[in-house]
Amino acid sequence: MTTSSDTSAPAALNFRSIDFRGRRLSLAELRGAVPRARHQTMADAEQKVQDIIAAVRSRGFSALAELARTFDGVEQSHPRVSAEALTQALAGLDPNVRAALEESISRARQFAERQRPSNVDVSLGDGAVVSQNWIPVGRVGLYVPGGLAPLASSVIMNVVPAVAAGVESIALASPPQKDFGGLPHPTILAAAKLLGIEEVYAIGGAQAIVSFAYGIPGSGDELSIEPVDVVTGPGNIFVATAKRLVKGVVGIDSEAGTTEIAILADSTAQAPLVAADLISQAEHDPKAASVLVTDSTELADAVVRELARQAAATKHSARVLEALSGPQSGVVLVDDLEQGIAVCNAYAAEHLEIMTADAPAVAARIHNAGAIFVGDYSPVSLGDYCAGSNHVLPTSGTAAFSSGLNVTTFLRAVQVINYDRGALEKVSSHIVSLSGAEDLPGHGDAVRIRFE
Ligand SMILES: NC(=O)c1ccc[n+]([C@@H]2O[C@H](COP(=O)([O-])OP(=O)(O)OC[C@H]3O[C@@H](n4cnc5c(N)ncnc54)[C@H](O)[C@@H]3O)[C@@H](O)[C@H]2O)c1
Ligand SMILES: N[C@H](CO)Cc1c[nH]c[nH+]1
Ligand SMILES: [Zn+2]
Repeated sequence: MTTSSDTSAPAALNFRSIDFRGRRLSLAELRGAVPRARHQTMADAEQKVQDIIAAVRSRGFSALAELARTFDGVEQSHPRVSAEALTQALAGLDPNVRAALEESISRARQFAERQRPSNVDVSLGDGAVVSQNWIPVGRVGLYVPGGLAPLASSVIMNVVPAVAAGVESIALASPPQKDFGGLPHPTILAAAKLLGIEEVYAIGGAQAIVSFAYGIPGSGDELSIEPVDVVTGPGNIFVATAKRLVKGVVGIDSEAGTTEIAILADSTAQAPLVAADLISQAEHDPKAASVLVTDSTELADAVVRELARQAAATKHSARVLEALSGPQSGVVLVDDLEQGIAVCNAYAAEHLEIMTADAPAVAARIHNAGAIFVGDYSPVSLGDYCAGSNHVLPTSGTAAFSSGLNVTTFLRAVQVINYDRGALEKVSSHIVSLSGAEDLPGHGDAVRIRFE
């Protein structure tokens, strides 16, 4: 884990420009406005993750120990974190960080508790009732990243909605840290303890997702890991790929992979704020995407100047410059806000900030984004920590069809059918007709027999 300033020499900023002005663009061209390395990089990661799945499924804890040695540089006998380690982590927590975690928890809880959908009972005639009941899954596995940075706030984002949904069994995993005796980062352990989570594992990356999805049998003194119903949480490309590969064995939230920010801004936006927000998310990962969409060349030029100035001075300068200079980042110049909105909807960013005149009106026209941040005083950093919203969000364009983590991620809608004799008799001839039309007469007979 990188905790001090990056030491490698920062590369020069190369924030490229994509000029869409004066062009009529197809949806495919709009979608490809900013290339995502999705297919190539995913294919590479997929092979590695397949190997990890095979190793963990066949050799269980011994494979986990090998992977911890290879990827995390730690020797591990068993990944379960003791109750004592959790208690000690909370006792040693900085009081300011504790106060911040508590504020974040309180806001996340208030929002999550209001998200639970209501059950419905509908009468479709005398004695004919159908209902839809929202029922929590039984057991979940939550992932908290800890490679480049220890994301203690992700403990909150995972745990709070799971608890609000009523999940009874919650397990959490985060990478073992060389500097902390092979345990997950102490702030992550403290956040887990603060939220009452007792089952915590020092497992990182794809192997954590696989351990939760399939479970790991224990033998002798070894504690087993029971399989879960749903795995959630953010992570790097290996975590996101593992979630995609185990989907179907378990439910997942979304492909909450490498961070992305897009900002739709016009000439009224303030370049220093735009640059700071682009850098705030570039800081997560050298592969993070930071994209500015604007109809103002003056703003674009000012933002590039600000990026160079701020990126050179920030702690993780090398990582930030690499992310800003990658093909996944840059400025898209558009004719007007109309085209800008089309680009943003096609791109479907994880985070989309709107910094325009009348930002709420522009935000109302966005239908593809993991989360939308409206105006100068709603930066992504607010949502990352303390807005009350969830920061575990879909990436790689998957925001077009999937949602950020929320209470319904942990619920299933179960429909209940309760008809009495008279109500069934009323529709029995229709059932018989439809079963005949489908050449499934046994279905009709199952109704007819009740009235013979
Ligand atoms: N979309 C979201 O909601 C969201 C939220 C927060 C963070 N993120 C993203 O989460 C990611 C966190 O990544 P991270 O790396 O810092 O931590 P991480 O915990 O996701 O990954 C660290 C683990 O990756 C594994 N790993 C590292 N190199 C590997 C290799 N070559 N092959 C196989 N496995 C390997 C190791 O097991 C290690 O423990 C960032 O990309 C960040 O942008 C996304
Ligand atoms: N921006 C991240 C979501 O992509 C969440 C996060 C956690 N800590 C800081 N930021
Ligand atoms: Zn962040």
